[in-house]
Amino acid sequence: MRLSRFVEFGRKIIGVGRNYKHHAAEMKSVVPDKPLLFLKPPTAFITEGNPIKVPRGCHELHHEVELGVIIGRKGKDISEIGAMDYVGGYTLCLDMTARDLQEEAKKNGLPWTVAKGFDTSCPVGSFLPKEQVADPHNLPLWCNVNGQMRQEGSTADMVFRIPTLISYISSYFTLEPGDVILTGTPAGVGPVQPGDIVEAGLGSLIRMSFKVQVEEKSM
Ligand SMILES: O=C([O-])CC(=O)C(=O)O
Ligand SMILES: [Mg+2]
Repeated sequence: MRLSRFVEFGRKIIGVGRNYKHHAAEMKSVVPDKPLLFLKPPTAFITEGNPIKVPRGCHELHHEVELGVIIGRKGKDISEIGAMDYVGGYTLCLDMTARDLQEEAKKNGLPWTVAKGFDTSCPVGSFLPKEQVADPHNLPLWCNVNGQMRQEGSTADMVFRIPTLISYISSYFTLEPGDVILTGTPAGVGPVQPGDIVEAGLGSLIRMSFKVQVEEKSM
């Protein structure tokens, strides 16, 4: 199956939170004892050429650069041993997060749905077939804003690695071709403003850039 236009499948986006210990620490959180999951709707996806829009009521929008794992086969209750067979490929993602709305939700014990899932909250890069990625657990990740480096990390530092994530996630959600798992962000997250340019990279494999804009009311 060709997944090169995976965005158009309109599948699930499953986010994993606090999967890098330095990011968990900068959020004054601890690494959870099992993967912390959230969902974004498919309307969160944008590709290069489209702007990131600051959602209404958000005054602190953060970038989070992450490796995206793209599912290539349908599966449920997948074992860790066989999990990599379900990977179709990889991409680079920005898990854009309305940090102020998330903090408010956390304080009140409420879900992160709006903070994580608003329109344009998941900018993605090109599709990399898995054959082009020798070791997904050894990829440099970086993100800069207006040319200033903000995040530099490596997928080597993930707490829960890809097979564990696929196995755990598929025990609750049937995984389908075109679903994307956001594997968590390394440290260095921070705010962006309208007019900023957010640039991110996955080693030498993907480089992408997005402009930040205010959300305008559609008719
Ligand atoms: O919002 C957060 O801090 C959780 C998250 O997505 C991550 O760790 O990548
Ligand atoms: Mg994240």
